[in-house]
Amino acid sequence: MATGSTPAPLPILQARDIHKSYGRHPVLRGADLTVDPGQLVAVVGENGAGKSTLLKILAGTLPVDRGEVTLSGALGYCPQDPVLNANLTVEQHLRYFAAAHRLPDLDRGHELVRLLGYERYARSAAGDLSGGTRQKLNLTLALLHDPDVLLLDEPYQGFDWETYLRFWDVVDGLRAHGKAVVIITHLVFEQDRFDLLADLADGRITPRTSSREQHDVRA
Ligand SMILES: Nc1ncnc2c1ncn2[C@@H]1O[C@H](COP(=O)(O)OP(=O)(O)OP(=O)(O)O)[C@@H](O)[C@H]1O
Repeated sequence: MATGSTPAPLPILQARDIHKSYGRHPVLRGADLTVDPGQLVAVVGENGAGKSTLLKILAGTLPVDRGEVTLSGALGYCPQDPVLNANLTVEQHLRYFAAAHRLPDLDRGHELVRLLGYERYARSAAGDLSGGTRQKLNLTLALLHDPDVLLLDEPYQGFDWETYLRFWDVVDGLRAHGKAVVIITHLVFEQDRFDLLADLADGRITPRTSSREQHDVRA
Protein backbone atom coordinates (compact mmCIF):
# COMPACT_ATOMS: atom_id res chain seq x y z
CA MET A 1 0.00 0.00 0.00
CA ALA A 2 1.49 3.38 -0.92
CA THR A 3 1.91 5.95 1.80
CA GLY A 4 1.28 9.67 1.50
CA SER A 5 4.99 10.32 0.95
CA THR A 6 5.38 7.73 -1.83
CA PRO A 7 4.86 9.24 -5.27
CA ALA A 8 2.20 7.41 -7.26
CA PRO A 9 3.72 5.33 -10.09
CA LEU A 10 3.05 6.54 -13.60
CA PRO A 11 0.31 4.38 -15.12
CA ILE A 12 1.37 1.95 -17.81
CA LEU A 13 -2.09 2.01 -19.32
CA GLN A 14 -4.88 4.50 -18.94
CA ALA A 15 -8.34 4.63 -20.47
CA ARG A 16 -10.39 7.77 -20.01
CA ASP A 17 -14.07 8.35 -20.65
CA ILE A 18 -14.40 5.48 -23.13
CA HIS A 19 -17.63 5.41 -25.12
CA LYS A 20 -18.50 2.66 -27.58
CA SER A 21 -21.75 1.69 -29.29
CA TYR A 22 -22.52 -1.06 -31.78
CA GLY A 23 -25.04 0.63 -34.04
CA ARG A 24 -27.58 2.11 -31.64
CA HIS A 25 -26.59 -0.18 -28.80
CA PRO A 26 -24.38 1.65 -26.30
CA VAL A 27 -21.96 -0.73 -24.55
CA LEU A 28 -19.38 1.55 -22.91
CA ARG A 29 -20.59 4.87 -21.56
CA GLY A 30 -17.70 6.69 -19.92
CA ALA A 31 -15.48 3.83 -18.75
CA ASP A 32 -12.25 4.80 -16.97
CA LEU A 33 -9.39 2.51 -16.04
CA THR A 34 -5.89 3.13 -14.76
CA VAL A 35 -3.33 0.31 -14.64
CA ASP A 36 0.00 0.73 -12.86
CA PRO A 37 3.19 -1.25 -13.50
CA GLY A 38 3.15 -4.56 -11.66
CA GLN A 39 -0.59 -4.45 -11.13
CA LEU A 40 -2.90 -7.41 -11.67
CA VAL A 41 -6.33 -6.24 -12.75
CA ALA A 42 -9.44 -8.39 -13.14
CA VAL A 43 -12.17 -7.10 -15.44
CA VAL A 44 -15.40 -8.55 -14.10
CA GLY A 45 -19.06 -8.11 -15.00
CA GLU A 46 -22.10 -9.91 -16.33
CA ASN A 47 -22.27 -11.56 -19.74
CA GLY A 48 -22.63 -8.84 -22.32
CA ALA A 49 -21.42 -6.08 -19.98
CA GLY A 50 -18.76 -5.09 -22.51
CA LYS A 51 -15.60 -6.69 -21.09
CA SER A 52 -14.28 -8.02 -24.42
CA THR A 53 -15.21 -4.73 -26.08
CA LEU A 54 -13.18 -2.88 -23.46
CA LEU A 55 -10.18 -5.17 -23.90
CA LYS A 56 -10.24 -4.79 -27.70
CA ILE A 57 -10.25 -1.02 -27.21
CA LEU A 58 -7.36 -1.20 -24.73
CA ALA A 59 -5.49 -3.39 -27.23
CA GLY A 60 -6.14 -0.88 -30.01
CA THR A 61 -7.96 -3.37 -32.27
CA LEU A 62 -11.33 -1.59 -31.95
CA PRO A 63 -11.78 2.17 -32.35
CA VAL A 64 -13.58 4.19 -29.68
CA ASP A 65 -16.47 6.56 -30.36
CA ARG A 66 -15.14 8.89 -27.70
CA GLY A 67 -12.41 8.90 -25.07
CA GLU A 68 -8.75 7.97 -25.19
CA VAL A 69 -6.35 5.19 -24.29
CA THR A 70 -2.76 5.96 -23.33
CA LEU A 71 -0.19 3.21 -23.31
CA SER A 72 3.41 3.74 -22.20
CA GLY A 73 5.19 0.51 -23.03
CA ALA A 74 4.94 -2.66 -25.09
CA LEU A 75 1.59 -4.43 -25.21
CA GLY A 76 0.71 -8.12 -25.42
CA TYR A 77 -2.86 -9.15 -26.22
CA CYS A 78 -4.50 -12.54 -26.05
CA PRO A 79 -7.96 -12.38 -27.62
CA GLN A 80 -10.67 -14.88 -26.67
CA ASP A 81 -10.36 -16.76 -29.94
CA PRO A 82 -6.77 -17.73 -30.73
CA VAL A 83 -5.54 -16.20 -33.98
CA LEU A 84 -3.29 -18.95 -35.27
CA ASN A 85 -2.39 -20.37 -38.64
CA ALA A 86 -3.78 -23.92 -38.68
CA ASN A 87 -1.01 -25.12 -41.03
CA LEU A 88 1.96 -23.86 -39.00
CA THR A 89 3.46 -25.89 -36.16
CA VAL A 90 4.00 -24.55 -32.66
CA GLU A 91 7.71 -24.11 -33.40
CA GLN A 92 6.98 -22.30 -36.67
CA HIS A 93 4.62 -19.93 -34.84
CA LEU A 94 7.41 -19.15 -32.37
CA ARG A 95 9.85 -18.48 -35.20
CA TYR A 96 7.40 -16.35 -37.15
CA PHE A 97 6.47 -14.18 -34.15
CA ALA A 98 10.08 -13.93 -32.94
CA ALA A 99 11.07 -12.63 -36.38
CA ALA A 100 8.16 -10.16 -36.36
CA HIS A 101 9.35 -8.83 -33.00
CA ARG A 102 12.99 -8.94 -34.15
CA LEU A 103 13.98 -11.15 -31.21
CA PRO A 104 17.54 -12.50 -31.29
CA ASP A 105 16.50 -16.05 -30.28
CA LEU A 106 13.59 -18.29 -29.26
CA ASP A 107 14.69 -18.70 -25.64
CA ARG A 108 11.68 -16.98 -24.08
CA GLY A 109 9.30 -18.88 -26.37
CA HIS A 110 10.83 -22.22 -25.43
CA GLU A 111 10.77 -21.26 -21.76
CA LEU A 112 7.05 -20.44 -21.96
CA VAL A 113 6.29 -23.67 -23.83
CA ARG A 114 8.07 -25.54 -21.04
CA LEU A 115 6.39 -23.52 -18.25
CA LEU A 116 2.96 -24.18 -19.74
CA GLY A 117 3.83 -27.83 -20.27
CA TYR A 118 3.23 -28.44 -23.98
CA GLU A 119 6.73 -29.23 -25.30
CA ARG A 120 5.50 -32.48 -26.84
CA TYR A 121 3.42 -30.52 -29.34
CA ALA A 122 6.34 -28.46 -30.68
CA ARG A 123 6.08 -30.09 -34.11
CA SER A 124 2.27 -30.31 -34.22
CA ALA A 125 0.30 -28.09 -36.55
CA ALA A 126 -1.88 -25.56 -34.72
CA GLY A 127 -4.92 -26.98 -36.50
CA ASP A 128 -4.32 -30.35 -34.80
CA LEU A 129 -4.02 -28.95 -31.27
CA SER A 130 -6.73 -29.16 -28.62
CA GLY A 131 -8.52 -25.94 -27.65
CA GLY A 132 -6.57 -25.70 -24.39
CA THR A 133 -3.21 -26.19 -26.14
CA ARG A 134 -4.13 -23.59 -28.75
CA GLN A 135 -4.79 -21.19 -25.85
CA LYS A 136 -1.34 -21.99 -24.43
CA LEU A 137 0.24 -21.15 -27.78
CA ASN A 138 -1.83 -17.99 -27.98
CA LEU A 139 -0.59 -16.96 -24.54
CA THR A 140 3.01 -17.83 -25.43
CA LEU A 141 2.87 -15.66 -28.54
CA ALA A 142 1.38 -12.73 -26.60
CA LEU A 143 4.27 -12.98 -24.11
CA LEU A 144 7.11 -13.60 -26.53
CA HIS A 145 8.36 -10.00 -26.71
CA ASP A 146 8.21 -9.49 -22.93
CA PRO A 147 5.42 -6.88 -22.99
CA ASP A 148 5.00 -4.33 -20.19
CA VAL A 149 1.28 -4.90 -20.08
CA LEU A 150 -0.57 -8.06 -21.03
CA LEU A 151 -4.29 -8.14 -21.85
CA LEU A 152 -5.96 -11.54 -21.55
CA ASP A 153 -9.54 -12.29 -22.54
CA GLU A 154 -10.61 -15.33 -20.49
CA PRO A 155 -7.23 -16.97 -21.11
CA TYR A 156 -7.77 -20.27 -19.36
CA GLN A 157 -10.85 -21.59 -21.07
CA GLY A 158 -9.97 -25.20 -21.76
CA PHE A 159 -7.05 -25.31 -19.32
CA ASP A 160 -6.89 -28.31 -17.01
CA TRP A 161 -6.19 -27.63 -13.34
CA GLU A 162 -2.43 -28.27 -13.61
CA THR A 163 -2.18 -25.82 -16.52
CA TYR A 164 -4.32 -23.30 -14.67
CA LEU A 165 -1.82 -23.37 -11.78
CA ARG A 166 1.12 -23.09 -14.21
CA PHE A 167 -0.63 -20.14 -15.81
CA TRP A 168 -0.71 -18.37 -12.45
CA ASP A 169 2.99 -19.14 -11.92
CA VAL A 170 3.68 -17.36 -15.22
CA VAL A 171 1.49 -14.39 -14.23
CA ASP A 172 3.09 -14.15 -10.78
CA GLY A 173 6.51 -14.14 -12.50
CA LEU A 174 5.42 -11.28 -14.75
CA ARG A 175 4.09 -9.32 -11.81
CA ALA A 176 7.34 -9.83 -9.89
CA HIS A 177 9.14 -8.22 -12.86
CA GLY A 178 6.90 -5.17 -12.76
CA LYS A 179 4.68 -6.21 -15.66
CA ALA A 180 0.97 -5.37 -15.54
CA VAL A 181 -1.65 -7.96 -16.43
CA VAL A 182 -5.32 -7.28 -17.17
CA ILE A 183 -7.52 -10.38 -17.23
CA ILE A 184 -11.20 -10.84 -17.99
CA THR A 185 -12.42 -13.45 -15.55
CA HIS A 186 -15.67 -14.99 -14.41
CA LEU A 187 -14.04 -17.02 -11.64
CA VAL A 188 -15.14 -15.52 -8.34
CA PHE A 189 -12.90 -17.84 -6.31
CA GLU A 190 -9.70 -16.37 -7.75
CA GLN A 191 -10.50 -12.72 -7.16
CA ASP A 192 -8.12 -12.47 -4.19
CA ARG A 193 -5.24 -12.99 -6.60
CA PHE A 194 -5.79 -9.52 -8.09
CA ASP A 195 -4.80 -6.06 -6.91
CA LEU A 196 -7.82 -4.43 -8.50
CA LEU A 197 -11.23 -5.62 -9.62
CA ALA A 198 -12.57 -3.44 -12.42
CA ASP A 199 -16.29 -4.05 -12.22
CA LEU A 200 -17.98 -3.22 -15.50
CA ALA A 201 -21.72 -2.48 -15.36
CA ASP A 202 -23.95 -0.07 -17.27
CA GLY A 203 -21.01 0.90 -19.46
CA ARG A 204 -18.84 2.18 -16.61
CA ILE A 205 -16.15 0.74 -14.39
CA THR A 206 -16.35 0.73 -10.64
CA PRO A 207 -12.91 -0.10 -9.21
CA ARG A 208 -12.76 -2.36 -6.17
CA THR A 209 -9.61 -3.31 -4.33
CA SER A 210 -9.34 -7.00 -3.62
CA SER A 211 -8.11 -8.29 -0.28
CA ARG A 212 -4.64 -8.66 -1.86
CA GLU A 213 -4.38 -4.85 -2.08
CA GLN A 214 -0.63 -4.21 -2.14
CA HIS A 215 -0.61 -1.21 -4.43
CA ASP A 216 -1.94 2.27 -4.60
CA VAL A 217 -4.99 1.68 -6.75
CA ARG A 218 -6.58 4.34 -8.88
CA ALA A 219 -9.06 4.03 -11.69
N1 LIG B 1 -19.24 -6.76 -33.30
C1 LIG B 1 -20.38 -6.56 -32.62
N2 LIG B 1 -21.48 -6.08 -33.25
C2 LIG B 1 -22.62 -5.83 -32.56
N3 LIG B 1 -22.77 -6.04 -31.23
C3 LIG B 1 -21.71 -6.53 -30.57
C4 LIG B 1 -20.46 -6.81 -31.21
N4 LIG B 1 -19.59 -7.27 -30.29
C5 LIG B 1 -20.26 -7.28 -29.12
N5 LIG B 1 -21.53 -6.84 -29.28
C6 LIG B 1 -22.53 -6.67 -28.23
O1 LIG B 1 -21.98 -5.79 -27.26
C7 LIG B 1 -22.31 -6.22 -25.94
C8 LIG B 1 -21.04 -6.43 -25.16
O2 LIG B 1 -20.35 -7.54 -25.73
P1 LIG B 1 -18.95 -8.04 -25.11
O3 LIG B 1 -18.56 -9.25 -25.87
O4 LIG B 1 -18.01 -6.91 -25.05
O5 LIG B 1 -19.42 -8.43 -23.61
P2 LIG B 1 -18.69 -9.34 -22.51
O6 LIG B 1 -18.87 -8.63 -21.21
O7 LIG B 1 -17.29 -9.63 -22.93
O8 LIG B 1 -19.58 -10.67 -22.55
P3 LIG B 1 -19.25 -12.18 -22.11
O9 LIG B 1 -19.08 -12.17 -20.61
O10 LIG B 1 -20.49 -12.91 -22.52
O11 LIG B 1 -18.03 -12.62 -22.86
C9 LIG B 1 -23.17 -7.47 -26.11
O12 LIG B 1 -24.53 -7.09 -26.03
C10 LIG B 1 -22.81 -7.97 -27.48
O13 LIG B 1 -23.88 -8.66 -28.06
